Amino acid sequence: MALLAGRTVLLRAGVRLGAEAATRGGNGARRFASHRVLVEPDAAAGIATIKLKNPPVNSLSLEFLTELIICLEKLENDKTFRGIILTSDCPGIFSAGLDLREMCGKNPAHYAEYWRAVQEIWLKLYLSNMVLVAAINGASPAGGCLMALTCDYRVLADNPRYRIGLNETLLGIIAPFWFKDNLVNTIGHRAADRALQLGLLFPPTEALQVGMVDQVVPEDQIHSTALSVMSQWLAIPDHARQLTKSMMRKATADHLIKQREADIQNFVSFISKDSIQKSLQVYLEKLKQKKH
Ligand SMILES: CCCCCC/C=C/CC(=O)SCCNC(=O)CCNC(=O)[C@H](O)C(C)(C)COP(=O)(O)OP(=O)(O)OC[C@H]1O[C@@H](n2cnc3c(N)ncnc32)[C@H](O)[C@@H]1OP(=O)(O)O
Repeated sequence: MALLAGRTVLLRAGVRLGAEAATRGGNGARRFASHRVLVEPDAAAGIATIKLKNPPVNSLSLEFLTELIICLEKLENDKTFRGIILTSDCPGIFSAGLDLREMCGKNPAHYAEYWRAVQEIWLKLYLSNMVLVAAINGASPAGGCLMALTCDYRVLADNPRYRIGLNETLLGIIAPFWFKDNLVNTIGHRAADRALQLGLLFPPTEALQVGMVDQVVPEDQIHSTALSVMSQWLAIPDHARQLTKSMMRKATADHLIKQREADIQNFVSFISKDSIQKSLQVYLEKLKQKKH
């Protein structure tokens, strides 16, 4: 995948991205943004804040995932940055998870391309050399929760509507083994067993209790808390922290890396089943009707 600043790029995945905008931030640092991924760099501190902006609910469409992957690659390769704060620009929503429309009524080639992008974003985030702090400022079901789980530290805003969890079973689908592995590594086997089977979405107090998040803070303190956590983590020498992170995460990532193609085939055959398509359509319809 190539990124040509200021031009439209055609990606291997076949997704056309608009021109990248570059402006100067308040501290003189270069601020860059794709359509849906805003990056606010603080070069002096070595921190970039990524704001997800795919309204209304930051659902992870193929295009959105592709923009995010490119953005992470850029930051990972830029020695200026040692830490990322991952947050949302959509009020009240961190991310609604995978875009259900990418998994409904499409062909097997599309499902395969989509799932490869989902795997890729997980691997990029989970194996990042940088410190990743999730500032979860909204609801965070399923794939939204997964993105947060890849981070080194999670701060959740204290609002009972901001529930977080892997609720796949409620949709009649099954969290793949690498979602499960990431959850088990975070909250332990027994809590993950219960949470996954019941598709639990935890409000802040329970999310903290079970260990899904590390801290719950008033909403107006979420960014300052993320910054202060980041400075603690950045005080550790990079090489020592990075090698330790890799030691802790490599086996889990390798589990997927070794069977990426089989995992894609499994997803495509599962999601193509008539019964699964029907469940997803019913779920989407329910979401749409909720307002009326
Ligand atoms: C072996 C293979 C196994 C397969 C594994 C696949 C794993 C999947 C993981 C996933 O991530 S699946 C997605 C799961 N996500 C959810 O269940 C969240 C669903 N959404 C919500 O609960 C709510 O939308 C919200 C996030 C709590 C926000 O609520 P709010 O009231 O603010 O907004 P809504 O009115 O509900 O939604 C606005 C608008 O967005 C559409 N929408 C919501 N979520 C999604 C989504 N995930 N994908 C696509 N579209 C979504 C919703 O339908 C509304 O659309 P309109 O009616 O405005 O057209």
